[in-house]
Amino acid sequence: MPKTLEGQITMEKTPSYFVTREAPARISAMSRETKLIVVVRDPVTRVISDYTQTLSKRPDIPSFESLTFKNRTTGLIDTSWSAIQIGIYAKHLDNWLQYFPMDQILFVSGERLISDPAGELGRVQDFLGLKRIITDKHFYFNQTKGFPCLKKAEGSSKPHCLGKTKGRTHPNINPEVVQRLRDFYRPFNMKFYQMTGRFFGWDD
Ligand SMILES: Nc1ncnc2c1ncn2[C@@H]1O[C@H](COP(=O)(O)OS(=O)(=O)O)[C@@H](OP(=O)(O)O)[C@H]1O
Repeated sequence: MPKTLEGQITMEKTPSYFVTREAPARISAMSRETKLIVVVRDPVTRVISDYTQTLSKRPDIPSFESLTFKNRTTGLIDTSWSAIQIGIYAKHLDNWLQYFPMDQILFVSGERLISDPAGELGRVQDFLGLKRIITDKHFYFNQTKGFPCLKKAEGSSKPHCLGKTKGRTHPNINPEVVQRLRDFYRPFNMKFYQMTGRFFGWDD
């Protein structure tokens, strides 16, 4: 971790921490005051996004369907596939709650981060005890990218969108497979809404 001066906050981003069993104990041993921020999105879209990313690196991987099911006929989901595991947010959160109180953890909605980036970042700034410096006027919607982008990148006067690896087109997945995944995740999502006190709206 880099040294932090008075008035500065050190931030570190590692997506895999949230799903790593040993991470809460290790972070808590370093500092029990650490604030934790996790961006979560609909676990069904997440697993498709995860697959899309792997496919872009290794085009020869098996089909989405064959990775999803342990048994296609019975519809049994292969929970040993890490892409499926990661979306069981309630289970991972349980592990963090052994070491950190809920008020030290902020869950950011991945969907709202796209539809209302300033609103979601407002919550982040409040959580970190910062003045709301980042507001609506920092963003514009880029039609070509299909996502919000920054009007000015830090230290530059030019607009800035996230790179090509963020916001890839997902492959079409058989709607029956999507439905089966929805059914699989629903109870875990309900538990997660209850635990966080926030309704993320993934099960409409
Ligand atoms: N503003 C903006 N621009 C582009 N993309 C955006 C934005 N906000 C959120 N997203 C979503 O971020 C998803 C990629 O982030 P990841 O969590 O996969 O990143 S990381 O690789 O784990 O760091 C990426 O997922 P995919 O759409 O599946 O590529 C985006 O949907």
